[in-house]
Amino acid sequence: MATVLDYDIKFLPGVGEKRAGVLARELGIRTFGDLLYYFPFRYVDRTKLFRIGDIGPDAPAYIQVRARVTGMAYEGEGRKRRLRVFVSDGSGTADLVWFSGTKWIEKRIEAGREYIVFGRPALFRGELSFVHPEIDLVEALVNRPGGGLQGVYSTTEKLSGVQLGSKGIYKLVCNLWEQVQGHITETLPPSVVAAHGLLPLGEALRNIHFPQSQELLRQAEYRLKFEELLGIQLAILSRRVTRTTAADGFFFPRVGEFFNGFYRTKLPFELTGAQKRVVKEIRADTVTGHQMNRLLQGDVGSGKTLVALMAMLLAADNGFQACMMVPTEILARQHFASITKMVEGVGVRVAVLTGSTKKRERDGILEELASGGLHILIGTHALIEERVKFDNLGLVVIDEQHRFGVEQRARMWTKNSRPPHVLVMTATPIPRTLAMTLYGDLDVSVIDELPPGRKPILTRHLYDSQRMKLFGFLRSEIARGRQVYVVYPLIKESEKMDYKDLYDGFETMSREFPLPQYRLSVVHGKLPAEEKEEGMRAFREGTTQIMVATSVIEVGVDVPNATVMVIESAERFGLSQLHQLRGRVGRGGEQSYCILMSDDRLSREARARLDAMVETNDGFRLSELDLKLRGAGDIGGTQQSGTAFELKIASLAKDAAVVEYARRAAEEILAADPSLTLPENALLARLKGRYVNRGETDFGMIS
Ligand SMILES: Nc1ncnc2c1ncn2[C@@H]1O[C@H](COP(=O)(O)OP(=O)(O)OP(=O)(O)O)[C@@H](O)[C@H]1O
Repeated sequence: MATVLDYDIKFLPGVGEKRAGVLARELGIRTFGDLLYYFPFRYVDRTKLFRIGDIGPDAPAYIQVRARVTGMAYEGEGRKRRLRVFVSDGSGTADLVWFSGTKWIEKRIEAGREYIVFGRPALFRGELSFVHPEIDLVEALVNRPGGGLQGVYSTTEKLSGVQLGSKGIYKLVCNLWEQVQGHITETLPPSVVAAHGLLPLGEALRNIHFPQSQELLRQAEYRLKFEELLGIQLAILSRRVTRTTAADGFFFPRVGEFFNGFYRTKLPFELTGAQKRVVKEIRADTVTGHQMNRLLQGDVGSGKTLVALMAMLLAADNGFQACMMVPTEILARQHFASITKMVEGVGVRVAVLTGSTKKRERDGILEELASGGLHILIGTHALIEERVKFDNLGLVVIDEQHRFGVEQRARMWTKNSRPPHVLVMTATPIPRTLAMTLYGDLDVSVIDELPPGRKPILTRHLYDSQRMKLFGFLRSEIARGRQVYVVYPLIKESEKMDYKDLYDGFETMSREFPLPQYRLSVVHGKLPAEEKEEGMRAFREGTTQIMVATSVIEVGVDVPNATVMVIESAERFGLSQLHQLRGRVGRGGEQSYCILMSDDRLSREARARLDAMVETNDGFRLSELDLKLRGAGDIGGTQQSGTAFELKIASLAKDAAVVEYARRAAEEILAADPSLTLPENALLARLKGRYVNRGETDFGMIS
């Protein structure tokens, strides 16, 4: 049944065709309901007035003053032309400055009247000014719906001459509220609202846009976050129920010649206790008759890939094919090279498929795959292309899953009528609440032990001025037969600047480490695949001693003889990336080093990151610190983007407690009514439904 919330946004007073287009394209707002659920991202306290004379350098970013206009003047020429309005509140004076829209302001402002001025104060040579502040006549503010806290909304870009600022959106929300306030129906059952002490929906929506007080705002946020997270948890947990009750998992009961051939004759070392435990867990999962959905978490270099290989051999022993999907081409080829070597003589057929595999070779691989002759296929997202058809895919291993989009992963499963077992590997430790949501109903295995004989990597932070010292150290390591990585940041693949750094660096390195004594490989994202592969191969085989690269080598490269990782402009990398890069060394028995190079002018945050790297090798501690330093928003941005769930208000990093409550509530609800068929749970079934479709594709449960 259509309600007022379904009305097209263009019919809202103050919107119209043009603005409706901008709202839809920029903010995804198409209906009244969309706007109602477009929440402010922060609030400013508009009850608090500052006195101009008291405003110093420590003032908050946005403030408001109540002041009388004493005069105005145009200044400057051309693009610098601006309107200055002079105001005073008795304690001091300030300038309000406009560079555009000046005619409109000039008409609105009357000398001698009192205004509330709201904006970002700037102090320049003791003079206070506000550039493009919001201004309202004092009388006009009396009728605001809120209790003084005003929402700040994300704004639109300028599109076809139309731009909506926070204030513009706020006004639209005011108009909207007039229209919808009597029409909001509760979306949670009364029992849930009561049991969790939640604000009714109408009250929550009113207070999220127009908070009557700090306390009501807090309650409104809680109610809306709880509902969102409850919906997600219901979807995830129902999926788990379906998965663990559906009897469509493949059976891998046999441990045969592939697994044993490798384990008994090819494995050059003992598995660590943790590796053995995980192999057992996987074996147990694959004989239950249910689909396995397991997350394998372990620090860099802890031996995850090896465990994955053993799982793939197990699949092959039972007549199934397995594939391993990795984020980069280099990594695919690297895994292919090392796996081929490890299983040499075992009789298992392995191939690699990436975007740049030549047609002839690709056709051959596809044919062998479809006929069932190929056991293991390693590749990038090229694996999910339509034409890649398996004969009987039994196991999918996904490396570093957050780099793949949900859609991409989902397409892997549609290759089968029955869902294959899934093993997801990640070296990035994930805080519990994040894991509970991002990885949904995965069971978690942890490799919490490094292979024996590893020496902790020594990390040093050097400034650019100490470069000669660095070169001396590299020469001595190379003289001892070791190899060295020098990595440059690549923030955006397309940025010319980044490549300039790399090429300048390569030139310097070639000068300092000349032929014939030294040989260098250079690898970056823009190189053709063969050249990349050639550079990697030469380094892997020890023909070159120095690898100059961008962060394309970040994940999974494995050259145990490399003992030094030099990270240039280290301040430009995030903590987890630095830790990943550092993990490229220390993979053999030799003492390894990580050298962080930076400028000596560092922001406080950058310094904290580099200090943390010097202090600890513990990935878990670093990831916790990363969460703190980057703040929740960023984690939300990067990690959530790869998930099925777009959160409107809750933050997985900040709202850990709410995630836990919602999880528990969902567990209780489903324990009593697993398929939400009871009449009193009809609203919950609908809430779950909002998340379930996207959620299902996430882990392939076909219900
Ligand atoms: N039990 C073990 N004993 C000794 N060496 C091992 C053991 N397990 C793995 N290794 C070796 O340690 C190195 C790292 O192993 P692997 O590549 O499997 O780790 P990973 O966890 O996948 O690493 P990353 O996340 O950094 O890619 C490899 O050279 C591998 O051969």
